[in-house]
Amino acid sequence: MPPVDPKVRAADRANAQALVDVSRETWARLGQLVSMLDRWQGTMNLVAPNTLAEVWTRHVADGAQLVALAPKDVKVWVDLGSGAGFPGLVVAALLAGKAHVHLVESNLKKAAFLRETARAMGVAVTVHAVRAEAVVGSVVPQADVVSARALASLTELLTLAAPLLKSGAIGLFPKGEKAELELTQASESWKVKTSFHPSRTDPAARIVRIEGLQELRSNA
Ligand SMILES: C[S@@+](CC[C@H](N)C(=O)[O-])C[C@H]1O[C@@H](n2cnc3c(N)ncnc32)[C@H](O)[C@@H]1O
Repeated sequence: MPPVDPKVRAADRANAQALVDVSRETWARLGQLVSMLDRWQGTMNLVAPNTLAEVWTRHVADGAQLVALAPKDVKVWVDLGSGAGFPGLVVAALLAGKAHVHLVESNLKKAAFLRETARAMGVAVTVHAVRAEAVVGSVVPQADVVSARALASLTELLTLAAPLLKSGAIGLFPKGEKAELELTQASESWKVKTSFHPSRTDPAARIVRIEGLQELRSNA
């Protein structure tokens, strides 16, 4: 894959800057994330190669918009299936010094990328290189927010995140065009208070915000 045209990258960065209002220090941290991604993407398929030219809007700004939907006093944030750090590392950059972010990623190479990149960005995170099922509700017993992008259907996400959601965490799940359908399916098993928020980076996408999860029937 040839390197991204610097002009294309600069235009995309400017578009993201218009969407993400953060300090210069936070922007520099996000820049470290993009540099690391460029470096590691050569040897690992961290994000879909055709999204690399728009990494600032498709991945960085897309993750950053979640922070506005979180409680103001968020202290613990858990991101499931973090992949290359979206949205988890972006959130960690925006909330540095305010909240602790747990990144749960079962792929060991991606987990190594997350650790190295967090160090380069200067953000304190905990990377769990295991399946989410092994930490949610046990190693990480409580959280204020749980997020996951492109990990699973809403029904599966609610099941996975249930121990955290039932004890008061807010769920923030970026979803595509099928968000309503996924919610209808999830509502067969779960009673939830849900709100849909338009994505600022993709007109076809929505962020599903979940609170107050209750089980309707046995999900065992
Ligand atoms: C499609 S990628 C999405 C990555 C990232 N959230 C994003 O949107 O760019 C899904 C990621 O979840 C990880 N994964 C899949 N199942 C998992 C599980 N049960 N627990 C933790 N990570 C998981 C995969 O290794 C992969 O990196």
